[in-house]
Amino acid sequence: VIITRTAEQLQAAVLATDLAFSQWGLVISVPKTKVMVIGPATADAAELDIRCQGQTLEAVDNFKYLGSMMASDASLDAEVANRLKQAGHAFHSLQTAKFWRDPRIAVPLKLKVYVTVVLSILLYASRMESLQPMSAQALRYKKRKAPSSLQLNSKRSQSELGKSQTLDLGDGAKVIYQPEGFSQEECGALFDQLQADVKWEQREITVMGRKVMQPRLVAYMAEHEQLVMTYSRTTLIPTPYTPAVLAIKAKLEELSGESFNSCLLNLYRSGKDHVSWHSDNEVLYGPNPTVASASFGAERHFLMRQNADHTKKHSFLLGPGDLLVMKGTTQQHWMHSVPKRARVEGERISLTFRKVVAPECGVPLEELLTTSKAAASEG
Ligand SMILES: O=C(O)CCC(=O)C(=O)O
Ligand SMILES: [Fe+2]
Repeated sequence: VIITRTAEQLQAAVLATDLAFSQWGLVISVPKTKVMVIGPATADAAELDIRCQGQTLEAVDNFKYLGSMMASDASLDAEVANRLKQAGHAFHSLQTAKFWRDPRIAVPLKLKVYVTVVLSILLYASRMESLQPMSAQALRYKKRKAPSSLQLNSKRSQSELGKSQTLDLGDGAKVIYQPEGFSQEECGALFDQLQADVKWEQREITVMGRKVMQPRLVAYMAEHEQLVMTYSRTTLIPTPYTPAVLAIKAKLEELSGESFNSCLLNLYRSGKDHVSWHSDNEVLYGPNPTVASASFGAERHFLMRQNADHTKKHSFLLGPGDLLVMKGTTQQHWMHSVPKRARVEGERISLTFRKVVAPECGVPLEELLTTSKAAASEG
């Protein structure tokens, strides 16, 4: 590519290049060589008469260079549209081959293939800051349909991902915190899958005798449907784990060294959504339950305070891929919350994994189904 500021400079450079090439026995292919004016044009490309080997070079508005579309108005719209199309083809060809749905293929492998095959096409050599707002918008829109995102411009390799640290809160209460347990690519893909595949609901709960709508959306998944969970007089019947949730569960089991059989998911639609001070000390988890969480999407503060002394506090700013495990006596001695943040506009999704050890302490599923059937026939 020869880039110059004026037509005269371009003509001179073309001639010089042609001359230098010919000394090596190389010939510039005139039909394959194009001229393009880029940026706020003071000259019309069609009026330019740039010559090479006695012939006028063709002037164009778009040019595909190393697979990337260059446009004469310097916008990336054509390139973004082209990328979306190609990444879409890649995604759908695997869909047609039933790759995404094949239960024999492990989820982490599917994610790797997704990152390698689909994202690499979408994001090849892309940098967020070089995009016009409209193009960035188009890519973000795509992100909702097939998992992808421009935040996915991986800044760190797997080996550079956050190291975990353990915080001793005293009295047998411990917190493990691992920033960026998932890479940015993985976070983008997981966030999209969680947004799309999970049946998010806003539930009515009873707080101090008053019925209120929960200030966030929730969903509940578990190993089997008997693991019903009841809290604040709302009952959640579990649905099966989705692939994304299973992948996150595996990561948190590795970090905590424990196994979980259920997951409560939260979707904070904006900074207005929150969770008030509470501890996850339901009887069905038994004494000293471990609660392990993963965060995706917008950054939010996760606060902890000691029951006996509210001035004893900890604060974690949880961003995409951050993992946090509360263990030991934490639920006995500490409360936690995700407070409102007026300025946060983005959505955040958190998954909190737990182990139900005493399902009999929850409401048995049969009872629940008969009550709801009875209620339905009465109404
Ligand atoms: O969103 C979070 O990180 C915390 C949610 C939480 O405390 C809960 O679901 O019990
Ligand atoms: Fe909690």
